Amino acid sequence: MTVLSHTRPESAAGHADLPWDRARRLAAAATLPLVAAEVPLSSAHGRRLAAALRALVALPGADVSAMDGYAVGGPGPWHVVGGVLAGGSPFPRELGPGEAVEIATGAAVPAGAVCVVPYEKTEQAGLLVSGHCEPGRHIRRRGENVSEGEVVLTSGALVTPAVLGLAAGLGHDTLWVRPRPIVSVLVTGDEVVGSGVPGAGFVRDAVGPMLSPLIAAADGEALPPRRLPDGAEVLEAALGEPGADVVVVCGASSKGPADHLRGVLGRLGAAVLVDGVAVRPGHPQALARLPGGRLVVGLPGNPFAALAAALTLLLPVLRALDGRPEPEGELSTLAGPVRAHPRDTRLVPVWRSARGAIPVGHDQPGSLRGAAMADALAVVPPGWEGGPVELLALPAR
Ligand SMILES: Nc1nc2c(c(=O)[nH]1)N[C@H]1C(S)=C(S)[C@@H](COP(=O)(O)OP(=O)(O)OC[C@H]3O[C@@H](n4cnc5c(N)ncnc54)[C@H](O)[C@@H]3O)O[C@H]1N2
Ligand code: MOO
Repeated sequence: MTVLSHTRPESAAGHADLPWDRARRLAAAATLPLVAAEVPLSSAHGRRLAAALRALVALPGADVSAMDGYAVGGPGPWHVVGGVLAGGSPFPRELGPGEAVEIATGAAVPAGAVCVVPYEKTEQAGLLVSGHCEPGRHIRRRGENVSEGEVVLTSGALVTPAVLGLAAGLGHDTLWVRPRPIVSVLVTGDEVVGSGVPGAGFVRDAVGPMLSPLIAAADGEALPPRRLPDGAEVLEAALGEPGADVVVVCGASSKGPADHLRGVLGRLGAAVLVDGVAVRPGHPQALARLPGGRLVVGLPGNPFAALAAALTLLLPVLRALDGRPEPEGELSTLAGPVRAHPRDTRLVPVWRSARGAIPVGHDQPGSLRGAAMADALAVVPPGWEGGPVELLALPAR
């Protein structure tokens, strides 16, 4: 619900909106990572490692053949004196000069073998084999890919399908990972409807459908958005409900005496970390910590302002809960006219191209039209007069 206020940028409480970058840094530092859990490999996909991944075995675990053929001792021709298969018994003694052992890919190469000659590079006459042996050729040495105890991935790495395969190959059955932060989304406003074409005086909820995938793209798990009517009591009750690490409240974000979100946060004894940001759009955003530790992110009701605020406060909070550092800022020139604001940072929808970031327009706070055409928001600092700007990627899915 909008609260009429003529006090921007200085609020009724007498404080100025925070500079945008400071607000983002406060959000990134607002919480410790969630407590890690040890889960089976099958449950770890898509999570972040909470501890370095170490090799429990060397890879390969022994000197093994890289080809099907003959492991040979010294220069040829060689007498075939046995055979070894992957998973079978190793050859029981050292291979002497002039001796060969028929060998399968992956089988342990006998001691004394100088190289492996693939079948197709040999000539065979009964048990006599000849061919050219290049010392060391086609033998994968123990630990040549990974040595035992080596750290192959550091804490914070995303567990991809390849990481699961690597972890299994290195002998792991479980991994220590961070749980997905659970995010509850409360969409407030008597005028907001959840489906269909809105009647006169109503608007269709544009924020709930946007936030769930945005949160998923940031490794969070969004509970189904809940629509709440305007009113302090219902908001207070919803904020007090357990089950989420972060509660996002959309709407009711403006400052002032009739502001439900701030009033409710005060009654709940929350510590307010961010109370208004010098950014356009999205200035009435807020971040607070409830006494139990749960974080509350307040997003403005205007949908593009809500998206800009989510990128400013919500995504850094989700990264912090996941134990991930803030990403390196991507810089780009702007390939189109953009006017800076004298005091506020502007977040401008752009499309990244070889020429630079092209402003796509349609960037009014109440409309997602520009953001839907864009793949990033350009961060245009107050008083900017040209030069590269930071880009905040808009998750594609
Ligand atoms: N006197 C002042 N008035 C306003 C100021 C100000 O500084 N002084 N700031 C403006 C800005 S900027 C914003 S943003 C809004 C924020 O207000 P609220 O967070 O309380 O949001 P509402 O008033 O409920 O809604 C604003 C606007 O967005 C529409 N809306 C709300 N929720 C949704 C939704 N889920 N999906 C689509 N559209 C939504 C709502 O109908 C309003 O049109 O305050 C300004 N006013
Ligand atoms: O947050 Mo408002 O413009 O900045 O929509």
